[in-house]
Amino acid sequence: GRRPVFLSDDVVARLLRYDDLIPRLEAVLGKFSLRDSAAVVQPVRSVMPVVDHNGFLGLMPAYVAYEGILCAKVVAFYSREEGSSLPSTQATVLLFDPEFGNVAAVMDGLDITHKRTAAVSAISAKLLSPAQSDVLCILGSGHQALSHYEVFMQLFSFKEVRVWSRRMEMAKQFAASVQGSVTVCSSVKETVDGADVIVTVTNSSEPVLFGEWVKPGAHVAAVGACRPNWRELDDVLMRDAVIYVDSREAAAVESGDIILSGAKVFAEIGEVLNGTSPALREKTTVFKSLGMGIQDAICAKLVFDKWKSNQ
Ligand SMILES: NC(=O)C1=CN([C@@H]2O[C@H](COP(=O)(O)OP(=O)(O)OC[C@H]3O[C@@H](n4cnc5c(N)ncnc54)[C@H](O)[C@@H]3O)[C@@H](O)[C@H]2O)C=CC1
Ligand SMILES: O=C(O)C1=NCCCC1
Repeated sequence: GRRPVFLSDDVVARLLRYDDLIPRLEAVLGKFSLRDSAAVVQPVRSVMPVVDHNGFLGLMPAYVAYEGILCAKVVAFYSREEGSSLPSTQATVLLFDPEFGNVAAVMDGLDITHKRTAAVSAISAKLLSPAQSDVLCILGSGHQALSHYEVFMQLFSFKEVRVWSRRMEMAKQFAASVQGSVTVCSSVKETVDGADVIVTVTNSSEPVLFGEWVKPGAHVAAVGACRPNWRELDDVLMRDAVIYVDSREAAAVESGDIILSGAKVFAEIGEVLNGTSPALREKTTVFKSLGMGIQDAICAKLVFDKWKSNQ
């Protein structure tokens, strides 16, 4: 048997759990930040425009040598009209046998993308949010909003959760779809007023979150705006906050919030995990997330190993 298995999104979703994922993501982010190519190899993804359809196709290879994982995710992401029923992101993950180079498993990559992104934001909040964090805000109400809500509810004890979406009925739908209590707000300013942790998970290419509205000392996990000319955060926030990223190389070529504001990157989250850079949680902090192939690789191996052990 060299024939790859195919694992559909529902199978992946059943097997992938945040409590398994988070310690492994912390480990791989730390290893990545050591820039030890004997342990981890991960180039910045290559992204190709799909001009006719207002989208992009990204190729995200990674070799996590210390875990024996060879993996590549192919991810398509599109700017959709508000209210479009078409998905904005689609992803497929290929898990290879690193010795032979054959594909051992092909997995739907959507649940992996939702969960690992949210888990990494939660790791940033563990490290950088104010010691006493009572109010969580989520800007956007799509797939990432939901996975972020789930993992933040699992890991933290916020007293209040607020959500904003450009179309208020979408925010209401989001609030109705989750178990806990969520306050629906009608403006971003109102949503983030006095908030301790703010998650931005929109498809916007213009700033939605402005520094003048953000409480000093708050932590922002900024997940959207993954193109060099797209923004979610304004210049004031980028200037006033201490900026953390997942990968310095990726931030320098992909993050409009960093490139266009001229903000300086203070540290990678992996450097904080390694203890080589401090977690300045008393300051206003932004974690600019772009997503990394190593994160998908860790998920794919976890899922495949669990799937095999159930056979
Ligand atoms: N950093 C990372 O690792 C990853 C980042 N992403 C990015 O996260 C963002 C959210 O992804 P999903 O939740 O999967 O998308 P989605 O399509 O499920 O939800 C997008 C949300 O953005 C809102 N939105 C769209 N245009 C907007 C605008 N101009 N202003 C304000 N809100 C707007 C929509 O109403 C919706 O609530 C996207 O930008 C995506 O590319 C996605 C995967 C990984
Ligand atoms: O890391 C990912 O996966 C993605 N990042 C930004 C765009 C959508 C997918």
